[in-house]
Amino acid sequence: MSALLDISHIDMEFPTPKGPFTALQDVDLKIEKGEFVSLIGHSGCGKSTVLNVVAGLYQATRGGVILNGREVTEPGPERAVVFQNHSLLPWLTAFENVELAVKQVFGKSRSKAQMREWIEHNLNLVHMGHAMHKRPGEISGGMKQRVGIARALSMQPQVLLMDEPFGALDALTRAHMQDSLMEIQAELNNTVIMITHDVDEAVLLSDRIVMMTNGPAATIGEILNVDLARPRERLALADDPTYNHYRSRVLKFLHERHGKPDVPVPSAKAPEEKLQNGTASAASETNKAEQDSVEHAA
Ligand SMILES: Nc1ncnc2c1ncn2[C@@H]1O[C@H](COP(=O)(O)OP(=O)(O)OP(=O)(O)O)[C@@H](O)[C@H]1O
Repeated sequence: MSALLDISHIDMEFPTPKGPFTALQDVDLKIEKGEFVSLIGHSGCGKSTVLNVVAGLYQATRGGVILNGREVTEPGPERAVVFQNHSLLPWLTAFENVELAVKQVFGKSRSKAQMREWIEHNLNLVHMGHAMHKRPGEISGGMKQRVGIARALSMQPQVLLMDEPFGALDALTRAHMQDSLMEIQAELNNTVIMITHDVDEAVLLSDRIVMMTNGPAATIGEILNVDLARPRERLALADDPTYNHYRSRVLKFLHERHGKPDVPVPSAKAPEEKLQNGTASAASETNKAEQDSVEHAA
């Protein structure tokens, strides 16, 4: 069976005043329907570039992206994007922001009443039913991000693309959002690619973690299969050796194999503390990690 999404040997070169800059080289990744895949790597390595190529915002210099047997050449509603800074229209209510997307996708096939019901359903899914008639200026950052996710989900995309969706949120809100996303994922079985800098977030949410090497000419260094049963519960996982093995693998990759020497290394905290905060990014921890669940990129 062929993968739902085939990111096939993509190179990305940007023209710059000093000549072409090779951001990506031979990024090759197949994603199955219903998979949750995280992209992690140092700042500037090319994660957003990969996502933008899949979104159809950039055209790869070499290679290409096939979704459900069709080549991606431009943006489309079957690939909904959620950005770090919620991109809601400030003069529209939460309901109206979602309505825009719903009309774009279902305007011709569903009645007004069906669309209203669908918009409400998606806002309820992200626990925003109570504030659906508020404008972005009247709700918190976390609530705005929920509306952005509701808008993306309401398009019933084949792939949900998330570029650090929780990066701008405080630790507690971020943890709530991660839990909500896992609940939604359990219900809808979306195919998701999420960029994150947060190692705990990656392990908690993902089926696979794609670790990218530093640029220029960044590529996939390793892919970690996260074989933890779902539903996943953050506090229980804090003491789970398998969970800690996975997070050590990612930290090891970021710090030992592909870390930039000038990246400051945060002090190590206890895993539970990081989990409760929902915010452990690359820390200085290393561990005796086995190789079994790691695929090395060819
Ligand atoms: N339009 C562009 N023109 C020239 N260079 C670009 C362009 N877009 C990205 N780049 C370069 O490509 C590299 C990868 O950028 P990208 O934004 O994909 O990295 P990232 O891993 O998402 O970074 P971060 O984690 O900081 O968001 C960087 O060196 C960046 O400067």
